[in-house]
Amino acid sequence: MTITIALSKGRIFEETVPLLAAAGIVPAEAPESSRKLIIGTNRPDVRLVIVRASDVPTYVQYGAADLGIAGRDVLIEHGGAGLYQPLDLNIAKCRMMVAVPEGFDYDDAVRHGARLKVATKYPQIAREHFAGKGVHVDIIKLYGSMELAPLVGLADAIVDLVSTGGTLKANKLVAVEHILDISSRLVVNQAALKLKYQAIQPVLDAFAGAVPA
Ligand SMILES: Nc1ncnc2c1ncn2[C@@H]1O[C@H](COP(=O)(O)OP(=O)(O)OP(=O)(O)O)[C@@H](O)[C@H]1O
Ligand SMILES: O=P(O)(O)OC[C@H]1O[C@H](OP(=O)(O)OP(=O)(O)O)[C@H](O)[C@@H]1O
Repeated sequence: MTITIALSKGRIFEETVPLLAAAGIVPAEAPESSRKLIIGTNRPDVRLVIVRASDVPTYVQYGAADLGIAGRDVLIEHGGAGLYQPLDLNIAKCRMMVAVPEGFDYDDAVRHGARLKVATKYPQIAREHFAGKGVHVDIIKLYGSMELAPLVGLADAIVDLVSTGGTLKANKLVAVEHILDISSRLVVNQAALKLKYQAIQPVLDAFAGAVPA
């Protein structure tokens, strides 16, 4: 019985390598240096598929992968249908924040009921956050480089991920609200968990035992 695990390149792959090792799984090659999208492992019954971070839940939802690792941000935007989410892996940690240009009086704009233009890759999270505060917003969907939007007049504010704060600082933006703490979670196809329980459960247990503090 083969287990297929969906991972994205970059930080999630790098931070998942030690978790895989705890389950006795060693990738045959690194996705950064290979153009292959299906990567074998030292275990003939385990393979990795390399997909965009935001596509991981979709592959697992439809059973094209049995397991996957995805950020809480991505999972909220996806909605989580068909996914069992047994474990917070405590990797790829960052914060979902509202940020504005230095000098922009955000509190004043909110207090006076201004209609804010908000650029983000995370419309679901942004919409819910501002609805909860009763702030009227126009959401502008972007796919990256959100920090640019307020600098060129596309938006008043952004909703984006912040880790070190270096990207905000480099673009003269400041964080004004913390929306959510983000980390990555293990997601499992609900049908696969039943049908392949004997193969999948030991991997889940090994991951659970190796979650970083
Ligand atoms: N600066 C960061 N520090 C720590 N974790 C982060 C950071 N930025 C993003 N993440 C987390 O890592 C996950 C993967 O991010 P990554 O940058 O690899 O993909 P992406 O570029 O956001 O996705 P896509 O390729 O679909 O556009 C995100 O969903 C988020 O949970
Ligand atoms: O606070 P910092 O440590 O500067 O990290 C924040 C940056 O990290 C993420 O981008 P990422 O590195 O994933 O780049 P990408 O969205 O272009 O892939 C996020 O979208 C921010 O731009």
